[in-house]
Amino acid sequence: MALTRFERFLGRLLRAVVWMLFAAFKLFAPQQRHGVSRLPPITNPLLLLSAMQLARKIRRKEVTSVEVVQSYIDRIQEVNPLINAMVKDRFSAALQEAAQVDKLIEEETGGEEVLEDRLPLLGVPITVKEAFALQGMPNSTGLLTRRDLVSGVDAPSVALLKRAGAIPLGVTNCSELCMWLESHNHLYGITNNPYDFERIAGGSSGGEGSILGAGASVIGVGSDIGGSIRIPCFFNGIFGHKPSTGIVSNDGQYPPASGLQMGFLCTGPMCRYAEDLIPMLSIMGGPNANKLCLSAEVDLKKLRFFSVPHNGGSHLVSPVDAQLLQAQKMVVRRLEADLGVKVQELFIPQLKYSFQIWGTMMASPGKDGKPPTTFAELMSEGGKKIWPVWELFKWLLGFSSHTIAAIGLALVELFQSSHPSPFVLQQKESLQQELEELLGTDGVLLYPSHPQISPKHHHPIFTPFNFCYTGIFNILGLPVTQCPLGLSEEGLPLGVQIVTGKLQDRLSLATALYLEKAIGGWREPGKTTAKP
Ligand SMILES: CCCCCCCC/C=C\CCCCCCCC(N)=O
Repeated sequence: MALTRFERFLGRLLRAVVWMLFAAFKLFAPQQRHGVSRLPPITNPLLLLSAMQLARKIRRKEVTSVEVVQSYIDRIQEVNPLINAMVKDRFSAALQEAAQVDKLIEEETGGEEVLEDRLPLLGVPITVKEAFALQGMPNSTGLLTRRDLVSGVDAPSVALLKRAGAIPLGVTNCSELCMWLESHNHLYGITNNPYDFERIAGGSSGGEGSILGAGASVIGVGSDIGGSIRIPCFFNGIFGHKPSTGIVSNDGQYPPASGLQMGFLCTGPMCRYAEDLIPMLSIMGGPNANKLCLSAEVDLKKLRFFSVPHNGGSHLVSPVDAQLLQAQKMVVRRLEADLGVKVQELFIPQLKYSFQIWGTMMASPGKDGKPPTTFAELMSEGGKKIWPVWELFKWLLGFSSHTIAAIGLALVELFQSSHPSPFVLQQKESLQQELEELLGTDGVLLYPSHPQISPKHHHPIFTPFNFCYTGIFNILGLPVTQCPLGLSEEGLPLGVQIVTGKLQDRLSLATALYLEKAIGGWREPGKTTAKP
């Protein structure tokens, strides 16, 4: 759909203003100094195996769990001072648990199959977003007033992974209250992108994205109500999956969703190797995972593929980067050449209203008529009630314990109408219907993960609506796999979202597995700057 002259003018004007504001902001923002500009290379081959490969080697006694856990601890100690991704570790407990695993394997008489069936992740290290309860670890979600809170139990998704034999190494940073696309808060500081420390790791599960991208973790747990799994996976060049709504329990994470938001929040896996996605999802989903028929074979040649290159040009959102458009086209060419399928390019006009749809639905009351908890209420938890305008004043003077993003969100909320616009609701309904009909049970849609490649630190403050490329699929409840597509000219990760119909997660997961083989998947930071 072509833009009007006025919309094009407005878009250009907005971009010029954003550029000037960002330049002014950078003058005053504190600079980080590391002395080193890239991550040390990975020299330990154990760090280059998938979780499934590691589990197999541990079961077969080709390597001990202690060796694997120690290898990851060494890598975390080497890279974390540069990326600030892990905010609290449990290394000595993890090593003790690994030693118990090795003992159990020594004593097991039932054979490898018994272990594989009962404990598919036995002895494999894992990392967890700090917003999830992990016994003995903090669960502040970046809120200073929650700094002393220590989890007594595990969140159900974490408990299922532990029950499958995974060994948590620690918890990772996130944005304040999990509601921003940069992982920054006043408790733990800011997380860096492992491909370029001056850039963001994404959010809200940015600590997970960064530690995985840096090769310092192999599998992790994230959550996503607007892109918080997919955005950090994209910026850090790894895989992630936002499952169909209602498959993985969201319990045990802070903040809990309320109102309609409960249906938009999804917990899911983040990982470096595509082959780990399905096993992780089957474990995290518990009995619900059966609804996804994840073990059914997928014949990619029989699927219908669609490619939507952009959201139709909303002036609130940046235009899609030319390198991302190219990468998506390259996927189309590979699918057509390798599988003999025809990928249909589409423009879906309702996508232009993605932000308005996300904002309206997020603010809507639940089925019980109760409005969702406000962001300002969440910010006030455990402390004094906060007043957004007063908090902004304090922030300007350097006295606020909240980030400007959180204060900005609380301010925006003040102006939010409690009466949803009928036009926006109608766009949402028609988009939902159109996509459900289009995708059915055999459709796969390619869509940019974000209009920009990982931006510089703090830049999202000036482009806050760009997350709507991911957020729209939370509202629609569709499963999405985030898939890396090599590196840009600047050596930064490229990627794409793979979207399917409800409960058809196995189709996007199978497509990601194929694209990993075809394009190469995760690339070690600092090693190559090759284009896809
Ligand atoms: C200081 C600037 C603040 C301006 C706020 C403008 C409003 C933008 C609205 C929402 C941004 C939410 C970003 C959500 C990112 C992902 C969240 C998630 N947990 O999945």
